Amino acid sequence: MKIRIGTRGSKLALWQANFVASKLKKHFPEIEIEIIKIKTKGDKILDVPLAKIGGKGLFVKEIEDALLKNEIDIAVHSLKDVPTYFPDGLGLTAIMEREDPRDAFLSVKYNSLNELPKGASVGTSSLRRKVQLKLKRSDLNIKDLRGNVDTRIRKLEEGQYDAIILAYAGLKRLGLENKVKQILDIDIMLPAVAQGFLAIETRLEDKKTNNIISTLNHKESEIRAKAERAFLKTLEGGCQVPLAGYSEIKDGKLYLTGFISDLEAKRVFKDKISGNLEEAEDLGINLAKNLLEKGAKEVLEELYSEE
Ligand SMILES: NCc1[nH]cc(CCC(=O)O)c1CC(=O)O
Repeated sequence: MKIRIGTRGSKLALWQANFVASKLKKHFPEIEIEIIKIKTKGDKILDVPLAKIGGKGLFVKEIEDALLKNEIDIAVHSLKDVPTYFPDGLGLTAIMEREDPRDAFLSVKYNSLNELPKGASVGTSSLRRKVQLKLKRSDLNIKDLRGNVDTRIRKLEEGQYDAIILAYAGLKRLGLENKVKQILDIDIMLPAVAQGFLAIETRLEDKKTNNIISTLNHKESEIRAKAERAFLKTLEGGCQVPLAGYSEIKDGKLYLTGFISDLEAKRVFKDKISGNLEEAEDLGINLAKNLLEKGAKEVLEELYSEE
């Protein structure tokens, strides 16, 4: 049997595809594996903040098309980039064990966010990171920054920014932890929904492949991803919204925190919910509804009407 893995061509995406390939080779040595690189819209448009390009699934659509056309058998994604709706016939067959979900602070000169001088420039294009930075340090000059991980670090080291914020998970996978000056606390920088999870998408009718791929599923991670993505789905959030959602399992219970704000970080809504693991999806839905009732509804309507 052969499994064709579809992936974006970035260093991080290839690392992730190879990571899945090595797990498969270890558990199923008889399987032949091929890695097929696919360029997505998100890889082609590099100079525009994602929030301005619009649309969902910028890093995913072309890979899903390849699955549907039977050009690949599985797609390895960062779950953070995967929309909550799937084309007919496709779905997630495995959520792998979560990597550290926190964001990382990188700087050449400064050791922490607090150490940055007044008015220092920080690079990020994520609205979620922008508003949470503003809440902590309203004096900072937050500037757009796009490109893959290497490009962003190069721009920092060239002196275009005093600091940048990146997902710690991606840096760890690429062996770039040594570039990190501070890992930001969940309390000040709530992670993106599903940050740190790898997910594997397949054709739902492909039982043979799915039997193999489902062995890579990590149950706790699946439950956490389910809660966070139900939260996201209820809010119909995309990159145009400063939105964060993060779950944890402690002593057999699921704890979920959600965050939504306007672009100015003036109307900020944050709330928590907890319950049993079996209720993961309902917890996500209910937390979203609570935030909407508190006033996030108006903020979302304004953000969507600006598109
Ligand atoms: N937005 C792009 C993206 N999608 C997934 C990761 C890596 C972390 C992960 O797997 O969640 C990154 C880079 C980043 O945000 O710094």
